[in-house]
Amino acid sequence: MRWGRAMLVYNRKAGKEKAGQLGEVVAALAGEVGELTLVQTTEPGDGEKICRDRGSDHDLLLVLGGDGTVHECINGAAEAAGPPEIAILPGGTCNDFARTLGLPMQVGRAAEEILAGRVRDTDVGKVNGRIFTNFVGIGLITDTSENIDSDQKERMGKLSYFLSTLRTLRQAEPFRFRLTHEEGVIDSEAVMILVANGRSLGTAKLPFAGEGVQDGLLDVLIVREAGLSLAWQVINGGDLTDYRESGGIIEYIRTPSLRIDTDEPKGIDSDGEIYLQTPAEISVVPSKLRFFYGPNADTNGIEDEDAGIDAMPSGG
Ligand SMILES: Nc1ncnc2c1ncn2[C@@H]1O[C@H](COP(=O)(O)OP(=O)(O)OP(=O)(O)O)[C@@H](O)[C@H]1O
Repeated sequence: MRWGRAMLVYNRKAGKEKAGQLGEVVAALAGEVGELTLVQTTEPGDGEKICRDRGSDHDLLLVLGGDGTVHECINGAAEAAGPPEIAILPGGTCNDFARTLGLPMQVGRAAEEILAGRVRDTDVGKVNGRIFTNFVGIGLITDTSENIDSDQKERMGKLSYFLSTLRTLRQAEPFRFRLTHEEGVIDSEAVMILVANGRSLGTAKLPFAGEGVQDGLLDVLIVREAGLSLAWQVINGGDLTDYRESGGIIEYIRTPSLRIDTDEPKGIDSDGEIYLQTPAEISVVPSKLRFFYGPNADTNGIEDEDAGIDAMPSGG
């Protein structure tokens, strides 16, 4: 028996409910878990309470849901005294953090990967005292998350993020900011600032190299102007040399901590959830929690077949 007590936190409202997922998880773990407790979330915020109060009673925590559920559960688990090892099971729509961990996108297959035992110390980010696993965004990206129509998300899944982004691009207003990082201060205007810990956003692979969630650094993109093809590159990955040659439209820095001030308070998107406002104090918390990784973890965390959307226009 590898784990004495495991807890599976399940958000059945995440993603499109797929019959048989729970059975697949139990079948995968049956030989290795002594006691498995299933706890369903009943409302937003529930995952955080469950993981904070009960996380340390278990040596394995499984989170079956999407990025919003992961965000809640990780905020709870990070506060538990002696947090358990954590396995993400991609039951949501985008599942960006599961992609960063290189997990297969089928819940049953992701559960099987736990048995391979690729468990590693993993960085998380902190913004104004709250944990994020994947990203923090200000500007365009918050408009994007707010504009997602849930029916559309349900019907179209991962395409919805992109369509929604393209819609908000036409109305992107620049805002003034002051970004203070370990090596300097940037005082300027932007349409979007994106601070990434993970490597996937709206199912698309982010273009940063390095160890991602194990390098003790955050990747920061400052996008000064919106434009269809440029934004498409930012969101759909690409080569960062493009950005260095973008004539200052995009600036890229890596830093363990930063502060962002804006003239007016602006919404902060953390892992797709918008409940904080600027000023933003952001830092990486190196090796904070232990997560299970999938077989694609070393190819920058993304399964090629799931990495992007070939059919989208390149814009112009
Ligand atoms: N029982 C519940 N009823 C309604 N909402 C819930 C319940 N449990 C959790 N939630 C909320 O559901 C929201 C959406 O879940 P989640 O983000 O995990 O799925 P998703 O949006 O399909 O996936 P992704 O974020 O990966 O695209 C979360 O913000 C969470 O707070």
